[in-house]
Amino acid sequence: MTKPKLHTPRKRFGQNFLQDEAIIGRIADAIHPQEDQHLVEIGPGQGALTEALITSQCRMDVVELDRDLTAGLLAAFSIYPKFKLHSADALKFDFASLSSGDIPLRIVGNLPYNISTPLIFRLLEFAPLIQDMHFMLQYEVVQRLAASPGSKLWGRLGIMAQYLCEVEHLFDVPPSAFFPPPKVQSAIVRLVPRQESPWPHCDPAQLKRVVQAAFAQRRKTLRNNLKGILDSDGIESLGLDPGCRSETLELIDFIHISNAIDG
Ligand SMILES: C[S@@+](CC[C@H](N)C(=O)[O-])C[C@H]1O[C@@H](n2cnc3c(N)ncnc32)[C@H](O)[C@@H]1O
Repeated sequence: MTKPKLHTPRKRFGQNFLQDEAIIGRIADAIHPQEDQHLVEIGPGQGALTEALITSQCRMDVVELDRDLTAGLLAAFSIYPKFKLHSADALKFDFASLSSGDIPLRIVGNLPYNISTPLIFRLLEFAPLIQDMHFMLQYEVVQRLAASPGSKLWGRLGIMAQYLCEVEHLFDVPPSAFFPPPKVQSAIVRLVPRQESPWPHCDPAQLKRVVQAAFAQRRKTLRNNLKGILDSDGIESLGLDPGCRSETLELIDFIHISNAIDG
């Protein structure tokens, strides 16, 4: 295991640094970077994951918010000609600016847990430019991403992620793999944007609005949550029960609702 270095981890930046070499190796194996690929790491921190990936000689852009980590990252990785550090907030970062035409982006990161959900929603906006994404996340967020209809965890995040990507829960990571250890269990997830969608066409922005409304109050019926968007007759015409709860609906049902509103 690598020893924690001198930087004092900052809670407000969600800094839990990976220190378990075996876990770092498993993540790198799952990503398996190649020299002709373009990786983008969010939150490189002290470079634990960066180091395991960049030795493949891939192009590697890293986006780090904490400027106190800049000097250490540059000292460690400037020797790699295809390494570039962006001192920026990943929530506002224009990932399209990194895209160079035919080489899709491979996004990776042990994400700061306090912003992981908005960050994933933001990255989903860039899905057409992305080959795949591998993230370390709070275990529950991975469960949400991979959730199935009928589950309490089925909602906005899982529906939008599964509409745009194939989602695979790879493996779990205990708190002891980090310094300092987080209070929660973690897991690694792989998201692969769909080249050919198995779903009927729909506008993702409209789908997102529908799902947001449908889950606004979980205990309410679909009819109540969709008030002002689609009335009971409209819901019934899609073969759905207006008295049901949104968590019982399949992804395809939300697509039909979205398209009914479009029409
Ligand atoms: C959980 S740590 C992971 C650090 C390192 N990758 C590791 O595995 O040891 C999260 C990292 O994201 C950085 N970070 C936090 N908020 C960020 C943001 N909005 N944009 C970019 N980086 C951010 C933190 O400073 C920290 O380095």
